[in-house]
Amino acid sequence: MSVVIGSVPYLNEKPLTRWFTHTEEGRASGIEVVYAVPSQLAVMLKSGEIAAALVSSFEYFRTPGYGILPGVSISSQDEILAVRAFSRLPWKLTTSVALDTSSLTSVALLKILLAEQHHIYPSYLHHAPDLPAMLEVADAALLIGDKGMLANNEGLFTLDLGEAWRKLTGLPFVFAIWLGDPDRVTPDLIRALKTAKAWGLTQLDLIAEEQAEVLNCPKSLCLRYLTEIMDYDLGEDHLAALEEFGLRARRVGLLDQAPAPLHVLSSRR
Ligand SMILES: C=C(O[C@@H]1C=C(C(=O)O)C=C[C@H]1O)C(=O)O
Repeated sequence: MSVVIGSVPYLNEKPLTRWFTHTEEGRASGIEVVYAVPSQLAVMLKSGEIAAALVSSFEYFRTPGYGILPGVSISSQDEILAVRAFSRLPWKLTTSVALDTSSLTSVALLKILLAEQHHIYPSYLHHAPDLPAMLEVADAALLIGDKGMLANNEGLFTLDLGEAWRKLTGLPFVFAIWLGDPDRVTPDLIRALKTAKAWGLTQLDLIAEEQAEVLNCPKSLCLRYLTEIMDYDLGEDHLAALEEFGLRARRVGLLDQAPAPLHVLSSRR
């Protein structure tokens, strides 16, 4: 029987799941990947429709009981390029922000950054990711994924959330991790995801070429994003960053309880 897992429909995840469709071993793994925006993946994971998902890291703190699959993430060491907030006004004068309905993590991260770095508490509303439409109903807008990377920010004050987090904390930022019900995540699945990542990282040039065509953007931009911006690891500093994210989310009132300790699953069960 095949295992169904979910991932995001963005350029950044391509190196992590391409193995399942583009290699014989991957196709024979019995693992099928379905795609949905992060907020939708969180719903699918919670309902049990999928066994694991490469989903917003914030979901780990929001919904108790998940395990973190080791070794893989979507992170940045500094600038993230795709997760950006755009304001028509200087940040200190910004009073309303439209948030991309696809996102959970970056929504929380932006609220932390505006409170703790810019000391502003604007009103927030949720909106489909469409920059001009968002800026018609709010002073500022948050976008993630390919739309965030490709948005035209001419004349707008732009905040790169990865860069801002690095400035605030000195840490990398973990946007997405593989989460799953510990009872349904098998060592085989963990191993397959690590294999997929290792293989995917050998395909970056090809992925950049293909996706530049799909996204109608320069290949050099896709390649820079995949090779210089994206950090796919989940090491000690990433886990420390996740803990810090949970603590700050709690501090600014985004969590009802203290963040759960990180439960990283082992591939050796
Ligand atoms: C860096 C990114 O990470 C994403 C951001 C997420 C979020 O904000 O909830 C979730 C998954 C990742 O795809 C991005 O897609 O731009």
